[in-house]
Amino acid sequence: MMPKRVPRWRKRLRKWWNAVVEVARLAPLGRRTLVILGTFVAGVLDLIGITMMVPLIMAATNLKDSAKGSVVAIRTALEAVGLPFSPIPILVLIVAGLALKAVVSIAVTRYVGSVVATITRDMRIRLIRSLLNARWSYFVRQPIGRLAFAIGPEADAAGQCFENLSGLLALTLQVLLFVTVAALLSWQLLLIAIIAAVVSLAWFGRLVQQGRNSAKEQRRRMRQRSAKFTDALLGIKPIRAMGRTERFAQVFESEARDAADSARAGVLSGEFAADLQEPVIGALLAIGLYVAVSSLTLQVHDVLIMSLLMVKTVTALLPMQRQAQRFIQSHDQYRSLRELLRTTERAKEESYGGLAPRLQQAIRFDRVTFAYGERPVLQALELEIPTGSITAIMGPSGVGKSTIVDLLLGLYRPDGGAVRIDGVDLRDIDLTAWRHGIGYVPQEVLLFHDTVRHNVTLYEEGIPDEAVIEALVAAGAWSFVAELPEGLDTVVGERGNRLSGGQRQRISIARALLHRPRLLILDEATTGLDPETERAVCAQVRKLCAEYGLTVLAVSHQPAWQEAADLVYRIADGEVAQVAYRLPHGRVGEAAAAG
Ligand SMILES: Nc1ncnc2c1ncn2[C@@H]1O[C@H](COP(=O)(O)OP(=O)(O)OP(=O)(O)O)[C@@H](O)[C@H]1O
Repeated sequence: MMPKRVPRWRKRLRKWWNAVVEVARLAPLGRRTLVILGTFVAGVLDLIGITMMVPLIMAATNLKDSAKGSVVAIRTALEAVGLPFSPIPILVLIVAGLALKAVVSIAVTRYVGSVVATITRDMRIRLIRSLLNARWSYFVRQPIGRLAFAIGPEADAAGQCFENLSGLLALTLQVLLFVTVAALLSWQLLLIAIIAAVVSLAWFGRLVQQGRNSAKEQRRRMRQRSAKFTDALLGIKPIRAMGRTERFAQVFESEARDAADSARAGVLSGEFAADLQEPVIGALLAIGLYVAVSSLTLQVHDVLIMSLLMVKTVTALLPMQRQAQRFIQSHDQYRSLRELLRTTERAKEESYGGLAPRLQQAIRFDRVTFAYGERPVLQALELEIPTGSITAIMGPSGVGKSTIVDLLLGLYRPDGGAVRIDGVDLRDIDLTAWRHGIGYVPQEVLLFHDTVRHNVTLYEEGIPDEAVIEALVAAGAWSFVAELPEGLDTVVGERGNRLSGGQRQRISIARALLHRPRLLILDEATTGLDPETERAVCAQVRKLCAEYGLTVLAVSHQPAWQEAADLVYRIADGEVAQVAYRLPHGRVGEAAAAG
């Protein structure tokens, strides 16, 4: 049997409905109900305000044609509470109704505002947490600008889609209430109103869709641009140093022009549709009203109410459509963020075992094989890092030295073989506890735009200044920090740019030493230091090895580390090619790698 084709309008309707349900569910059921209820009450109060206008005119002009419909109901209600059917009590009621409506509307707006803030905050927290817990291989593939865009404007938009939906709901309820009352007065008019709505939807739907598509495209480009721009700003120094700023400016300029063009086109098509809609619907309803008045027997006050309702309905339709457009646009942004969240949460780092890490003997790479996708890097690598000593790893660029470090940090898992800590596979060890015992200094140091203290403590509270200074002394950094105008409280500038490269590295080493790690990993960490400072850092690290059994793994080409190391591995073609070791009497022995 042929599968039944679903008509386009049904597909669209379903899409709309799904978006509405999805966004409504962002708030808990209780909050949702309150928002709907408040909106409904405000709508009813608004309606009462309008219908009271007619009795007001009746009472003020002493019109006798008031024996039917809404007027009778209001007169009876007034008389029931002992008030005369005269302008003053009616005016008081109108003002009271308006005031009550304002109170309810303000309460709903405030409530929606707090729901929006909560949604945005929760999305942000979820995204940040999931990014921090994501697999390293996933994280390094994400452009920083894209993530910044998601945590910033996209999270805001995600919250706004709830706000837009509530606005849309308020307007829709208002229109529905007006139409219902109009229908009670004359079903013929309701029929005309429905025809007007269908015609308008069909007529303007295409233009609105065009506007939406262009807005979608704009946002997609904005995400890309934001990612590109952030990356360019992060790497601006060589661009400026080599005089390539003009070329860069041109690229961004042409993108900015494209963006402006598509934004203009989007606004034009959307606004054109929206602006035309008001007179068209107005004309249709006016014809309907004319027919109702001329060919049906309607009371004067009913005609008055219907005219008022018509004006209110027509003026509500335009904001309703704008709100709907805003809702769909912010929903698109929400979807993009949700997609990122979903993939990031799916890319959660695999949980390791729960064994407490112990490092008393050695770390062993036991026939470790590793590839990035199809690209093999390590092949049955065998190496041992004894505790309480300095091990250096050397080798040509791209041979896999940083990969060895990443495997040791548990950022990647070996494809074959195992990394063993005192004989226990790292996969069976509690990874967070293992990392807590590591001091890590990367090749590229990026400091935070904050004080020296916070850069060393990484915002951990309750660390005494003495401990921070001790770590700075050990890293050979105290000499220059003490000279800074505000010492530990000196702000180091954006990414630490108020310090020299070597000074940044020393702060980064102090950060790694602060918690007295059991394993210190230095990945080309001292290349920016002058030979004298580097030797001083090596000597300090040696002292720490001797004093409290610190284990050190240094990836370095620097002679200072080769001299300081107890064991030097030279890596080539994914395996250990040569081992050099310090003999007890200080001389160096060498051996070709086994196997
Ligand atoms: N995330 C990654 N995805 C794909 N390939 C990668 C990734 N990281 C590194 N590589 C590749 O793996 C190989 C080893 O990289 P690695 O950074 O470990 O080398 P290295 O010896 O530390 O180099 P260098 O001395 O230049 O820092 C390189 O050829 C590199 O191109």
